[in-house]
Amino acid sequence: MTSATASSPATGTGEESAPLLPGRETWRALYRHIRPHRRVIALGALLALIGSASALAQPLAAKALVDRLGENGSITGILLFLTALVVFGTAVEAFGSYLLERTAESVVLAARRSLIGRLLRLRLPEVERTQPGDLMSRVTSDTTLLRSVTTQSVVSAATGALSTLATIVLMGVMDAVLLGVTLGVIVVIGAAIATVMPKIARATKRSQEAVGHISTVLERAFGAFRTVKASGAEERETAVVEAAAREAWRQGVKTAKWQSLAGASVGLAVQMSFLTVLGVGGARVASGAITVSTLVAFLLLLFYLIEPVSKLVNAVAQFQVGAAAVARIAEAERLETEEVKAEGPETEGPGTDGPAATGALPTPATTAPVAAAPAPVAAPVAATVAAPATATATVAATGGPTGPGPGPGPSPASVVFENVTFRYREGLPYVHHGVSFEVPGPGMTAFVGPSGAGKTTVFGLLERFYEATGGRILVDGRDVRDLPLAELRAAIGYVEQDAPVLAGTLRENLVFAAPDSSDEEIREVLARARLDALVERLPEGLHTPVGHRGSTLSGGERQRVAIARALLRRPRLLLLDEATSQLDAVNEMALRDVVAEVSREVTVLVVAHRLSTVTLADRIVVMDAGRVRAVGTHEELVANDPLYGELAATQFLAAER
Ligand SMILES: Nc1ncnc2c1ncn2[C@@H]1O[C@H](COP(=O)(O)OP(=O)(O)OP(=O)(O)O)[C@@H](O)[C@H]1O
Repeated sequence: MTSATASSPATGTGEESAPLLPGRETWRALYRHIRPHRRVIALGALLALIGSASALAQPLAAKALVDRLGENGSITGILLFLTALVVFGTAVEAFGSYLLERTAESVVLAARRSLIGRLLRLRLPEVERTQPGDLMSRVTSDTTLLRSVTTQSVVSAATGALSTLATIVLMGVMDAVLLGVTLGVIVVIGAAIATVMPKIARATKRSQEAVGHISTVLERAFGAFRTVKASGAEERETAVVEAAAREAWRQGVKTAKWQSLAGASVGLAVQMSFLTVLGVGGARVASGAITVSTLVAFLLLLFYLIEPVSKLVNAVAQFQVGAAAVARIAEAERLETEEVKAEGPETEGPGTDGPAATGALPTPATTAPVAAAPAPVAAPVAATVAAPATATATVAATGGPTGPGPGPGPSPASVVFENVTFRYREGLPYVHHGVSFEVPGPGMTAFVGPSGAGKTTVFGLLERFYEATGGRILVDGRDVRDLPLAELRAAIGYVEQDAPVLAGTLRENLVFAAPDSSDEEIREVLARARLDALVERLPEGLHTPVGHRGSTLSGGERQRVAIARALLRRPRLLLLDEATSQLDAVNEMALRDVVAEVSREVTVLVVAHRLSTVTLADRIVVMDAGRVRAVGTHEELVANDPLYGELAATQFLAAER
């Protein structure tokens, strides 16, 4: 988000623009889009040719008709034939053009599907490097630029080249010298056109970047709409969007300028050739080298050349526009994605669900009892504090505990961090400097520590949103890197600190992580999360839309929806990033009871900001500056760890250092 603010309103695009692909790569990238449709495109081209051929036959038929009239013969037959020819020609052309337009839409759809299939699988660090609004504009706007380049201009280029070649051959047959003169002039002006072409690609790319920037700024503004208003930033944000829109206009006008210049140059080339041929041809007629009729025929051919050459030049200009689009699409395609399911077709429609969404909870092949887990490298202070809750450790081994929802649930997960080091990106400081702790399941483990200590990062690493730089993270004794992502995440319920709620109905939000939940399960979870009263109050109950990012819900309600959503997933490991101040006292107490209850059967990790949560925990991990400085119960830590004592004294609130 912040980098968008840094972008310059003057240019409209703050991000540095990646270069266009080299010509051959552009062609290859374009061809990749065309390849699956090459037969249909060839058929479209053939139909276009047949259409033009039948149009050419019309004057011949008309001539026959006039001749027949002169001979006083019957014209009915020819009239019928002429009518049939017109209808046939038009129908063939219309069908050919429909085929091409349809294929063009298919090319756009395929490009969009392939991008969409990647975007939601992008790795988190990649998304953090980019602007979501700009990525969206690549899916919506850039792909549309592929529409004409991949079909119409390919056909134009092919038919234009064919006709040009045929005309040139004919010209050569008539007089090689005049052809040489013509080609000389055309080459000079063609070279001028060639220098203009890359400018079209550059201007188009800048224009598309500006369009991307419009989406970025709007996305940013709508994402924090209240803040924008409260900060009185409407005008400033509008100015930034307007600047980007103006930049898109400026670049669009530039493209138009270069395109019309190229188009006009075709006419100029022919006119100049005409004059030159007239001069040279006149001299050749005078010297007797060629006849007058040859010169006239040559000049006619020269004018005939305008159309196919224009087609060619337009096709090349379109290719430049396509080059800008494929460069931006290729940039998005280069972003790293998470591993895709082995059996997965790229995208099989909007409803494709990962195994995580099937509602079936994966049970680990072996539920490693904590005792069997490798001994962690203890942090210096942690070693001095007795690890509590060893009694609960055996629960994991007994098997058969029930999940938070109805029916039997799978066993709780165990978590081990072994000397984990981590930084968000190369060049950034380390956030974890060898974090080690061991959490047997079930039970509640609270993470406390000053702001920025690296607590939330523990959750990000467990979900494998990021890969640890060093050390090992084990879930159920297995390295998370060896677990299929979908399996790992299916076992985890995650409640983020800002409890995101998505646009849609309340029900859609609740079942987001477990789409197959039954009404009974939903009802039960609603009651546990103290949301039943809210549902009764809402006009359409569970089917009430909650607005963009759940803006029609209160902060506390959003928090409870997020918790209910995580519980419906029936996780074996619940990650709860406690909000600092969202819930009122009554709801807070109620939810604390729910979490405590859940933690009897499930491994619960809480980034805790409230003393009341911490006192319920079976064990507390105290983090400071990317290290675990102590592990213990509340009483043990109050007695042994000064930082904890200090935090506890301030109720953990405002724990800034
Ligand atoms: N996506 C990210 N990219 C780069 N740096 C990050 C990112 N997320 C967090 N950080 C940095 O990593 C450090 C640890 O962040 P983390 O969110 O784990 O802290 P925390 O202990 O949970 O803090 P808090 O109690 O305030 O939520 C912070 O200095 C933060 O600025």
